[in-house]
Amino acid sequence: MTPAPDSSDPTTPEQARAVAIVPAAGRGERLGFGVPKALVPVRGTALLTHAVRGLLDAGCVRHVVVAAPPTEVESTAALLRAEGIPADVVAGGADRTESVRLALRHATKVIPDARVVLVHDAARCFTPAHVIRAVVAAVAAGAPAVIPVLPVADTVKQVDFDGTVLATPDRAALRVVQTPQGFDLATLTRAYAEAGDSATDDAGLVEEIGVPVATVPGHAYAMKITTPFDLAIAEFVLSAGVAP
Ligand SMILES: Nc1ccn([C@@H]2O[C@H](COP(=O)(O)OP(=O)(O)OP(=O)(O)O)[C@@H](O)[C@H]2O)c(=O)n1
Ligand SMILES: C[C@](O)(CO)[C@H](O)COP(=O)(O)O
Repeated sequence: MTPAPDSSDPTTPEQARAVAIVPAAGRGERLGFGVPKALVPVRGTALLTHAVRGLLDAGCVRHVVVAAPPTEVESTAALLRAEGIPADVVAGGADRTESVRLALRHATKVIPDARVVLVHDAARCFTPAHVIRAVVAAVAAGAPAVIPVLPVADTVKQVDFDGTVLATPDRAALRVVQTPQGFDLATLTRAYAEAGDSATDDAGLVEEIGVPVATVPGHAYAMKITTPFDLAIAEFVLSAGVAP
């Protein structure tokens, strides 16, 4: 028997589809190509294009806002237009947090009734659709914040500033964190308004305001392309036809 719809839930299916923010304003210094990393191609297509297409193809994203380097807003919009990819492009900021803040401000203006917001690195452009869908589904089901994670394979040491080992944390309790990270829009907006200035991920700001963050399984293909070695792996994954 099909359960009766919960009439106390004001979320329409359209509201439950996510708005995605894609911070893509980084300089890619560790990659070292001399151009913004999001515009670097993998097999002829920019990382950003792969990333936005992946979000839209997952079928649970209704609007995308990209934060581009301030000098590349027009060229980034033109790139996505030429690929037939619908997305708003805004100028990013000095660090990732600031880029997300600016894109979030735009998203709340253009889609004020959105309930779920994703924040996804352009640099994690081969994240499988099932990971994106799992994050959106968990937020739509009521979790205020959800992040994809992987277990840690290596032993991890905490070190002093001079490199001396201080401790060996139990790796069973550690996770590597990926994107997209998903949030109830009201929660992320409050975190950006109330938490400290910066964090290395968006969930970090949500943790600061005392809201619980849930996890779902991530995937190796959601790796962040940071160095030339990572780019070579991404090329291989795509050329071998094993990318999702
Ligand atoms: N001012 C910034 C810095 C980073 N990012 C984005 O945040 C994501 C994760 O950052 P990272 O992989 O570290 O990219 P870069 O900052 O470009 O790398 P680097 O530190 O090597 O310059 C990327 O999609 C990047 O474009 C951003 O939108 N705005
Ligand atoms: C958000 C992130 O990708 C989660 O792992 C990561 O923290 C970004 O860090 P970066 O130093 O800005 O690449």
